[in-house]
Amino acid sequence: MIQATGVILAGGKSVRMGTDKAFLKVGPQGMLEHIAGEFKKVFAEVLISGGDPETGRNLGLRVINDLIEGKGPLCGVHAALHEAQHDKILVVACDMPFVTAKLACFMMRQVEGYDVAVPSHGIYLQPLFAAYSRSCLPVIEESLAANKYKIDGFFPRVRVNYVNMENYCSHIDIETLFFNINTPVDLHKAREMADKKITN
Ligand SMILES: Nc1nc2c(ncn2[C@@H]2O[C@H](COP(=O)(O)OP(=O)(O)OP(=O)(O)O)[C@@H](O)[C@H]2O)c(=O)[nH]1
Ligand SMILES: [Mg+2]
Repeated sequence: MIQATGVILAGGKSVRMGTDKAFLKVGPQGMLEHIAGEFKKVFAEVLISGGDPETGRNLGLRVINDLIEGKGPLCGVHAALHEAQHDKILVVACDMPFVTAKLACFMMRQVEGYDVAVPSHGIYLQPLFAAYSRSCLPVIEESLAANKYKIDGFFPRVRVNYVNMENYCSHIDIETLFFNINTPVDLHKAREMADKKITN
């Protein structure tokens, strides 16, 4: 077990999807349930940040509320850094159905000696599948106090390990690994990707 906290972000309004994304199925399980299962395998503690408290009860996980509500994922990270039993957390969005426990463990190793470890590939960063240390809290609080809610807005002010994923996996895998579902079209695409993965 990694002595760290896995945090599944499940707040927000799912406006683009029109229905709570956490419960949508890609494969046999709802996305939140699937990630919870992966994280329980490796993290000493798993929390759900935001969303329906009933969900957490059903999965046997604690649901924590945002301390600042309705302002997006950075507030989920903020609340999780407050509430986690451990100094380091791995944050994942509940709408990323293809992330794995193995990748989470890899990212936790990358945050040693840093405040943040974030996957990077090409021009992209994946701050919604990244490791954060409690040392980020004061800087995040300053951002929130200044009404700056962009998730990676505080990165220039802390020690960030930008982890080049092209060294870790192939280009195609990267696109699948970090695929996130925002719209009904994305959901359809993800289900096709999942079918392909099974038949491959
Ligand atoms: N704790 C917490 N999580 C959030 C919040 N807003 C979004 N999230 C989560 O952050 C992840 C990324 O969210 P998005 O896909 O950008 O947005 P969303 O709010 O779910 O959907 P839209 O309303 O369509 O933008 C998802 O796992 C959401 O559940 C928030 O205010 N608090
Ligand atoms: Mg999203």
